Amino acid sequence: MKFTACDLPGLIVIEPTVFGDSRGYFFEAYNESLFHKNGIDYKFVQDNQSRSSHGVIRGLHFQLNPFAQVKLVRVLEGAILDVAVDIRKGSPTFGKYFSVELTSENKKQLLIPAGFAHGFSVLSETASVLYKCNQFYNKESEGGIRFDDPALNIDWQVDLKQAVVSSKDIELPLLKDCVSNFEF
Ligand SMILES: Cc1cn([C@H]2C[C@H](O)[C@@H](COP(=O)(O)OP(=O)(O)O[C@H]3O[C@@H](C)C(=O)[C@@H](O)[C@H]3O)O2)c(=O)[nH]c1=O
Repeated sequence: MKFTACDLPGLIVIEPTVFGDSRGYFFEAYNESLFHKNGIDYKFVQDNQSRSSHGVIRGLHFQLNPFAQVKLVRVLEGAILDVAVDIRKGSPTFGKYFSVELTSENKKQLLIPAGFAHGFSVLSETASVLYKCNQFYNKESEGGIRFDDPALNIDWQVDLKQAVVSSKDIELPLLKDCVSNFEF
């Protein structure tokens, strides 16, 4: 298993060791001991799964304290562009984003600490996404930022004119209009 730190401190890309044979393949997606050795020592308490079709954009989402969440994201079927935006007030990389293609083929995972807004776009015909969270869902603590906030300038790698976005996400504020509430 390979753990790679990203340009935005706290984000880690994880690539498993895959054992292929005539039956197919096997890999460990999560190994508490190996994750702990690499500084990822959270207790994951909730697994979420969603399925979406091409051009869907979910995000950008986060939960505030005391329900701020660490997320460990991977793809079971298809391909997504996974995006994490640094919204830690005072961070030298505040407002910057990192994106990585997570696919069922490359089996990469992205570890996203609290203090990041998370979203993804679906690059394949459909995609099933699974993510572990270290804190429970709490509706009152939910926050979000517009996926097409010009200040973030995220390249979602899908046609934004045809993007499928939830009615909740289309109403989200710009980063500059919600930053004062942030507590992680
Ligand atoms: C996130 C979540 C939603 N729900 C419910 C609320 C709602 O009725 C329904 C769909 O919720 P949403 O529209 O918020 O689902 P979605 O837009 O897929 O939200 C998710 O987006 C990605 C990018 C994330 O990072 C996640 O943390 C989460 O915010 O599921 C739960 O019951 N538990 C949960 O943990």
